[in-house]
Amino acid sequence: MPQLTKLYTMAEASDHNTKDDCWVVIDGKVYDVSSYLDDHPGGDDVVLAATGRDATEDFEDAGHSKSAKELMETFCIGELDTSAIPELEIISKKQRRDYAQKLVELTKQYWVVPTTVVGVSVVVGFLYLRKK
Ligand code: HEM
Repeated sequence: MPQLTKLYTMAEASDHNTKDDCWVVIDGKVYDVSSYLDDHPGGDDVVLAATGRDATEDFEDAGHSKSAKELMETFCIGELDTSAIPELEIISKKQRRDYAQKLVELTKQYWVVPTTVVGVSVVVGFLYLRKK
């Protein structure tokens, strides 16, 4: 039977950032290390500081042994849902377009107002001079 992998977004993983409830994201996988924090040879503070973001670089920089990596797999609870990331990019690109559109509209507005004022002044001035 195929094994279904549970997917978590980075936002979901970020919610688990305390001593009693601690998840880390390493190399696209999500690990619940809550039960291991007290036993971690590097201390609990370094692991807690690595929550809420991709901790792959920190984990690699610590130079973990093969046995540490094997132990790590026993804490794996799922994988990072990367489909949420491009979606965020699409939204931000759309938002950027919206801001550009608003800027164009504002520029148009600010052109229309002074141009109208100047136009009306010219017409009034012209009529006034003709009357004289
Ligand atoms: C599932 C997650 C983790 C497991 C199972 C784990 C396990 C271990 C183990 C067994 C060691 C002893 C040395 C070794 O055998 O390599 C160690 C050391 C260390 N770990 Fe982790 N670790 C994890 C996550 C992290 C994270 C996210 C950091 C973040 C920076 C980190 C930082 C360190 C450091 C700095 C040491 C070195 C301690 C020293 O040499 O004094 N570990 N870890």
